[in-house]
Amino acid sequence: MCGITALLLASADQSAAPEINEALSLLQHRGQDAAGIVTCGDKGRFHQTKANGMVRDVFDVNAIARLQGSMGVGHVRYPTAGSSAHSEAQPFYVNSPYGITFAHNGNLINTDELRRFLDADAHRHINTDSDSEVLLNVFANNLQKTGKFRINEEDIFTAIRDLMKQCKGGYTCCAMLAGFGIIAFRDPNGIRPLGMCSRPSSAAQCEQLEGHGRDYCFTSESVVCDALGFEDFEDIKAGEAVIITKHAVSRRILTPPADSPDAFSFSPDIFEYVYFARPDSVMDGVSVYRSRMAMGDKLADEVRRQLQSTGVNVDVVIPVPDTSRVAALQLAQNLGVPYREGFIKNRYVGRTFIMPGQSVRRKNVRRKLNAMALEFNNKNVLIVDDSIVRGTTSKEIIQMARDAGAKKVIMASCAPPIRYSNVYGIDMPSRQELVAYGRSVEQVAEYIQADLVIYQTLEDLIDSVQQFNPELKHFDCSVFDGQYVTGGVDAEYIAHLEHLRSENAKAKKAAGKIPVIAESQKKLYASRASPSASSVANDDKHPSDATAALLNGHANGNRKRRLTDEEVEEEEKQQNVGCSGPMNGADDIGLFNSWTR
Ligand SMILES: O=P(O)(O)OC[C@H]1O[C@H](OP(=O)(O)OP(=O)(O)O)[C@H](O)[C@@H]1O
Ligand SMILES: NC(=O)CC[C@H](N)C(=O)O
Repeated sequence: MCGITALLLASADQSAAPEINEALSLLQHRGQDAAGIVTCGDKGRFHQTKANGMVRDVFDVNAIARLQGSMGVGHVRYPTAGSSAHSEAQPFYVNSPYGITFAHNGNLINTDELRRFLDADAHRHINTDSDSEVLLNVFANNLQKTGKFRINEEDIFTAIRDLMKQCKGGYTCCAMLAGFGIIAFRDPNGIRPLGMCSRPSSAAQCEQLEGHGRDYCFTSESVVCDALGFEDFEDIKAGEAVIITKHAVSRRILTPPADSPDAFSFSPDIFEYVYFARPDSVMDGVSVYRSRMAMGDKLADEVRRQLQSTGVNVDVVIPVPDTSRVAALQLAQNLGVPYREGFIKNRYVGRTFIMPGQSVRRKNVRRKLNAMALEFNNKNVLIVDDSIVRGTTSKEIIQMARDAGAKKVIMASCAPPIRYSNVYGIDMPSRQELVAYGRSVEQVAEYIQADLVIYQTLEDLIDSVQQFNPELKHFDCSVFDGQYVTGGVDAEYIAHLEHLRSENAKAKKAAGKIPVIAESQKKLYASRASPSASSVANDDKHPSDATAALLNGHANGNRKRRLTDEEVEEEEKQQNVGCSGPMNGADDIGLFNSWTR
């Protein structure tokens, strides 16, 4: 689940990059793999910085200063297609028919078909395995069809309408057209979230501003609006596109009307409320915090029922920080059982679920959480989590609870069993990875070594969200019920995804254990690392200390392990010439992610 944002400031004298950087750090929980910003400065020139790593690692004061211009696009990435390679960090760029940069949250399900079309019919070169690069090129190709030297809003709406007919899956996108403005659109089912907000320009008192005189922001979550002093947050509707220039705001729903037989059902992903979104965000009219409280209330009823029928009593309710806290507190209050923060979280370790690779995720659960023996010893504990996906977290923490002296460990999940692949922007393409796939609830309990596992029902989960906005008639609940709102996801497609996943895993394994750096590559990296090689035209970030340490043979165990686990960097050295367009040719070397340091 990536985070996307775009900003257009009314005053050409103000710089967008500092606030885009701030917005990305507010969206960091949506993607920890890579971050990027592209701004548009004088003469319509783009400036970019993007690399693997957390926002704080990718952007420093100098990088932000180099990102000139009063509008820009930003992205934090959690990969679902392609690899974790830094060449797939976003925003992407194409230089034809116009300068376009593009940030995407979601996942396409007909990427192969689109890729063939772009190659054979549109003659556009796609340089990575990212579905987002494909999406950008479909957009660019549709704009090219106008054949115009300069386009207008109508042309852009037409291009996006066509794109919505061609592209299937979950997608919200922010784009920027050089010298023109920013654009956002949301897929016809509204699976992924996106909103917009505005504020009067702070430059309005001292300058005579042309146009509307307001600053505009697109963002995956409303928390950005609150924190950056914007107002009037509004969700972009399913199938809607919004174009903002210095002079005008134009909006258009591009899909067939609700009463037409071809209408799409508006089906936001319910997993945003369960796990992905920040609790202080409001999505499609529903406070994520309130929905999680309701999940706790509903789960309390289910827990009470199951405890009664099994004759087990619990002494304490303990959340798995962070996401489950809100629901767990509510659940404890409902049951009249003490709530204790038995697991303390290391605040410097990121979200484990969105880390790439199972071994990294497993190690980081232990790094992230520590059990306080006092709260577990000699007690029947009810541990509450927002979801049990691969079972990585539950298995580790149940063992920790037992090591800390718990008598009985009962695990409760605010979400129902996850038994189906996600194809719309969460990295769970393969059912075999899911602990509840092919297992009964009792077998899950046995696998994660719990005395009892209690799941929320799907009906209760839906009700927890829907009660706050009855206009939300449908949700994408595919990971729970295997119903895919876009159609086009059948057994054959899932088998194809699973095959790809296992081929990727094999390829990674075969890529070797020790990272080998050719002499020519060492020279290349060394020259890029030297301050004199600083490429201002490209505005790319330069290799980190971690890179230098690796080159000098000083890489610590973790860094080596990261390289071995992911094998991304080796792939980079073999093949990377960046993504579409010339801007990426000398891109940064994203050799590390911050949680491995
Ligand atoms: O069954 P699993 O595959 O382990 O996935 C589920 C776990 O992953 C998430 O934690 P995460 O550390 O990502 O985020 P959080 O700190 O925001 O709760 C989630 O909150 C669950 O604890
Ligand atoms: N989680 C996402 O939104 C991922 C976006 C895109 N599919 C990628 O892999 O980069």
